[in-house]
Amino acid sequence: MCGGCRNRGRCRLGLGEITIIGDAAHAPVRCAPHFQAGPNVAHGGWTAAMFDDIIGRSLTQRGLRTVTGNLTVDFFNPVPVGEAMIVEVVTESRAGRRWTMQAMLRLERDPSPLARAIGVWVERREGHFERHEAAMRDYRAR
Ligand SMILES: CCCCCCCCCC(=O)SCCNC(=O)CCNC(=O)[C@H](O)C(C)(C)COP(=O)(O)OP(=O)(O)OC[C@H]1O[C@@H](n2cnc3c(N)ncnc32)[C@H](O)[C@@H]1OP(=O)(O)O
Repeated sequence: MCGGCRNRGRCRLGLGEITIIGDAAHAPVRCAPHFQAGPNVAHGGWTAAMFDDIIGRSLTQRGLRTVTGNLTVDFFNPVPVGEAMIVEVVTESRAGRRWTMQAMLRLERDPSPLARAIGVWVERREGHFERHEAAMRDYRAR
């Protein structure tokens, strides 16, 4: 679970446990009603955040310490609110610290993709978050 939900013990995005199979992964997801945009349709930001979290956590579960470098989402069809869906993640390639990942969102019982994400995750250098904290301390002291 991400840092925002860990203490609550519940993923507010509605994302389930990730299963890793080799360099691929899948997870059950369900868009919560508070992320509705159009009638019974998920906000595009939910879909992007869901992909970001699932792909990032799938890498974490594989023992990799990464951050999202970039993320592009193609929206093929409206994403329903409250419906059981599946995200499937594959590793496209790796070059040095860069991991190119792709993921698909679909309904639980239908193989047609609703949305696709492609992006690059970069393995963090040691002290990544400490450097960020120090930079923010400097900024606030200005
Ligand atoms: C346990 C809980 C787990 C929860 C997971 C939740 C998932 C959520 C994931 C996120 O949302 S992370 C938050 C959003 N992302 C960020 O905050 C990242 C902000 N960016 C950075 O901190 C730095 O730009 C970054 C660490 C990505 C790179 O800085 P570095 O100084 O470490 O690396 P450098 O600039 O030397 O680049 C290393 C390689 O990555 C490549 N790279 C850097 N930035 C990139 C980028 N933005 N897109 C694609 N590639 C990138 C760069 O070209 C280079 O490739 P090569 O090695 O092939 O030359």
